[in-house]
Amino acid sequence: MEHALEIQGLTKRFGDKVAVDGIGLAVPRGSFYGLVGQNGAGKTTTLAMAVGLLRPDAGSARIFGADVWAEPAKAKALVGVLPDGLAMPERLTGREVLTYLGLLRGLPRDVVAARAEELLAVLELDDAGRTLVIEYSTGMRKKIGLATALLHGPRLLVLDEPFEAVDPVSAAAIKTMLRGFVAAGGSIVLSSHVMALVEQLCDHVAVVDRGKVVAAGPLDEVRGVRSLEETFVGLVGGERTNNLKELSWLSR
Ligand SMILES: Nc1ncnc2c1ncn2[C@@H]1O[C@H](COP(=O)(O)OP(=O)(O)OP(=O)(O)O)[C@@H](O)[C@H]1O
Repeated sequence: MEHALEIQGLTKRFGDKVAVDGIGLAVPRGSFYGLVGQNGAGKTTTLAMAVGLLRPDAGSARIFGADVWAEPAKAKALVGVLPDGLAMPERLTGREVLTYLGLLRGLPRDVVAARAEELLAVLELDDAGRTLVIEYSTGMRKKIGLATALLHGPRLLVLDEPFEAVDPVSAAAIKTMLRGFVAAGGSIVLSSHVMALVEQLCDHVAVVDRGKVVAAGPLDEVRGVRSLEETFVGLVGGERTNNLKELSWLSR
């Protein structure tokens, strides 16, 4: 049976810098998959290549068997994406953004209107539906981005740092929604720096370090008897933990 997302040998260089170095991942259908790694490890670049937003130097990505580069229309119909630094039409309201993108996706106008209403309510963006995106806070931008990812009813969600800058009440609503999505048969890949969040939500995890996957699989197998945070620090190195000594001028 094909995977929700399968990537093989993905590689990306920026000048001399190898940002992603032959990453492979297999995301089982129905799984909630967490991608963790330090700043600059290559998570955003990997996810952008996996969904067809950034062309890899080498490697391939398939969404439910559809090659992201050879069959983009087929692959992209199956996936909802919350990219890093999503560019939005700033002079539209939240509801107008959803309407515009829903119609671009080919959804009937009444379906778009009904779904937009539901998404704005679930994400507690009711007022924001009438507010221009340019006036949104960072967290509100994340939430409207999530709504655009969900609008066409994808089978796979790929979310880059979906909880960054989101308040705890909204985060709880989003978690419930994402859990419901997986319970209903959907698959999710998300990246995060927050180990506790990944442990709470995900059943699979991959640890990325310097452009490579250093551990991947079911959460319980990757972390063993330790917490994910301990496992993570053990895998990617935590040697500079006592650097206050180096910043002696900060001592009182
Ligand atoms: N457009 C770009 N041009 C040059 N270098 C880039 C570009 N995008 C990413 N990089 C570099 O590639 C590496 C991986 O970056 P990436 O954003 O994928 O990491 P990340 O794991 O998502 O980091 P973070 O957790 O901080 O978001 C970094 O060294 C980054 O500086």
